[in-house]
Amino acid sequence: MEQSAGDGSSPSSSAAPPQKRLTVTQRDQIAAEGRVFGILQSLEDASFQTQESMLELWRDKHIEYLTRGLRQLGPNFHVLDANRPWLCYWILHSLALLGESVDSEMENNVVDFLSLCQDNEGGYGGGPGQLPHVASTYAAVNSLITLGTERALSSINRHKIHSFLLRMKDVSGAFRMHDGGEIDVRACYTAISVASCLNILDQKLVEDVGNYILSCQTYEGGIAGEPGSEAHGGYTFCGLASMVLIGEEDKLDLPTLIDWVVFRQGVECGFQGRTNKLVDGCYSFWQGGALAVAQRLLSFVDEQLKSSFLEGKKVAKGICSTSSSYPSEGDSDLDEHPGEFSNIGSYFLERESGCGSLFHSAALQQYVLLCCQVLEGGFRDKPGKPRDHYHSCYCLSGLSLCQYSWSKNVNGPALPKTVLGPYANLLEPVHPSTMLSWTSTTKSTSSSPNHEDNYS
Ligand SMILES: CC(C)=CCC/C(C)=C/CC/C(C)=C/COP(=O)(O)OP(=O)(O)O
Ligand SMILES: [Zn+2]
Repeated sequence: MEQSAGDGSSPSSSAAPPQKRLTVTQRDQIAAEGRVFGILQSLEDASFQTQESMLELWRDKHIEYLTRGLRQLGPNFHVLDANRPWLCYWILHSLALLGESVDSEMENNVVDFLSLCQDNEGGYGGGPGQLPHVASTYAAVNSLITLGTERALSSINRHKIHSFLLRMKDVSGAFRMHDGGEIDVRACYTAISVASCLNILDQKLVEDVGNYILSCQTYEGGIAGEPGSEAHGGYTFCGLASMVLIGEEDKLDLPTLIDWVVFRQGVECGFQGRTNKLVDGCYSFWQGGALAVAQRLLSFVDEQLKSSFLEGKKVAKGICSTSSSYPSEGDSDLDEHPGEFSNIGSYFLERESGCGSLFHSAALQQYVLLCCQVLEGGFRDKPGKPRDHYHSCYCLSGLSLCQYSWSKNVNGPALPKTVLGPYANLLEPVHPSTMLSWTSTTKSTSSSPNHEDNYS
């Protein structure tokens, strides 16, 4: 509880006056009583200063908690044995959002450890010697890109990852998680995003994956893990981001998807993962991220609304009886740039946001700071649950999205009034590699998988 607002690690921290803080019990009590929404309204009133102190981001405590987690990684670290590349990713990404880098010893340990997880035939397993897995590969590759050093990047065998991903490709066009493993939208996203990041995305990998994802969009508007299942925020982000990366986002029913996600933000201010379930801090990113992507797709949304309106009129007049409102395939970015999969992610990132935040970003920041933040460091799903690195990563990612949600460009600055609490709460923007798993670092230094380069 000794952390001061003026810790010098963040913008304008020196200006923060000493303020009264709530105890953990007081904060949990407020959250449990569902008074967060009331607090939000009271931001307008005279007691704003006191409220603001409750909304402080405990930066140093989070860094301490995260760094300790990373230090524990290594060949003898057996907790969550098949999850270690994920632990690397959650921690490194969280630290990057907090503007914190790791020292070279730690960096070398992570690179060495992930190299031990890399399979001889391509891809990364959940630990040394384990079966290569598409999700572990995503976590390992994103960790190494987050480190961003020559040593980290050159440890990735792009050619072999390409063969591994092709091996994971199913006849349906979707991907499976590992040899003989499950096929779902998560596998499709992790495969497509890794391929996009490493600039190895090609027609063979893309073939029919969009149709599989499309078959997972449900009557509610969100996307399910597999055809016939229930729409879920995690899969909705994965499905939408994948579609953007292959240039087929306009095939989804975007107005219904946005409607579904927007209504997942509850009176508690956080997002739920699916209809009638409890809110949870991690959906700040999965649902908030889907809306942050959708913010840049408003031209397609307009088109789809116009054509469904016109179609509605035709149906009303008995002219047309089909219900499809999708534009024809000929409209997609892919047809305009045949074979240029490598540029699709960057085209998307150049798109300006067509509006402000599509969700209540101040409310979401309140939920994350007040209900998910653990004062000893780290974040949790909700009050009463323990902190963990997964929730720390996605709560911080969601918080950052909120802070930049009114910026027009991906690299645009955060407006001070959109940062809830002290301005020292400002995080680094969520890197495009997490938003869409595309990064300018790898793009600019790597070439196609058929060419010899630093990435083997
Ligand atoms: C890149 C990558 C690996 C993405 C993963 C995306 C993700 C979070 C998928 C959600 C999986 C799921 C059905 C959780 C439901 O858990 P639950 O029933 O415990 O939670 P709920 O009650 O909130 O639905
Ligand atoms: Zn969660």
